[in-house]
Amino acid sequence: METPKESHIEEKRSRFRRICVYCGSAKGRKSSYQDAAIELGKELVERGIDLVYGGGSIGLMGLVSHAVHDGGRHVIGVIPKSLMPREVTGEPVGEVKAVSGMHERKAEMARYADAFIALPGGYGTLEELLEVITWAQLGIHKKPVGLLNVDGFYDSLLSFIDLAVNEGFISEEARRIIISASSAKELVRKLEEYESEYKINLVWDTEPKTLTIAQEANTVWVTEQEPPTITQETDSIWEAEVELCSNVSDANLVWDTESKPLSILPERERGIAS
Ligand SMILES: C/C(=C\CNc1ncnc2c1ncn2[C@@H]1O[C@H](COP(=O)(O)O)[C@@H](O)[C@H]1O)CO
Repeated sequence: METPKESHIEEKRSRFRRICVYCGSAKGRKSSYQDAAIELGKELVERGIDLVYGGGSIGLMGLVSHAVHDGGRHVIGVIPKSLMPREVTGEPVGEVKAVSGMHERKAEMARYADAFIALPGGYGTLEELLEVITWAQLGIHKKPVGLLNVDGFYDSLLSFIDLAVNEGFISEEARRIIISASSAKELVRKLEEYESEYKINLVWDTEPKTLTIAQEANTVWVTEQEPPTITQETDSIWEAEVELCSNVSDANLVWDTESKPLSILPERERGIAS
């Protein structure tokens, strides 16, 4: 028979494998911002969710990444080579992925994640947040986007967005992309329940590209004739050069390996059955 403790654990299991957190490279003036970063890290650990973030150990980025790493979950930091010197971003924890610049970094962070959360931050955080909201609006992804509105930090941004809705620049449907809450627990719970309203299934990348393959499921649909070659392998991720199909019936290859279970993460973005 199930004990109350077991049912509690069951309740906490997440639909997300990894969440991308955007947050300040500074700690902010109020201790509540720092507390919220640690609380979010602990909430991810409690739900068995790994972290992807901008790398480094400075500001709120350091607090959230240490909380997740110390709790025993996997942390991926995606850092442009120019920000890699320790004196710029501090000593990162977990796995570090070096990229060539800020554009590649944002694309990589988004690719690894199943959902996004923004803690308080500055220009960098706002830019990252608004980009994934825009990508959701365009149907590039269907992943939930959450705003951790610590102590009303984002109230004025949300008011401005509501103004843009009233003035006819943002649709009501697009406004609902943003999920906000004042605590990590409530926010993650809301993200778990989120269903994208967007029906657009545009295929944005037609060129073959490197895709992240996670050890989750055991079927991959690709246009290749042969199984893709693994180009890189880390503790948690394989990468391979493949061209995705937007439809299972277009696939030349259904790659089903028992010894190395694989699935391509962007499949959900492209409406490929899983
Ligand atoms: C150049 C200096 C600091 C930059 N350090 C950063 N290290 C890692 N990641 C960063 C850094 N600056 C911006 N980011 C990314 O943007 C977000 C934080 O930016 P914000 O402006 O502080 O909100 C964060 O999510 C990172 O992905 C020395 O001044």
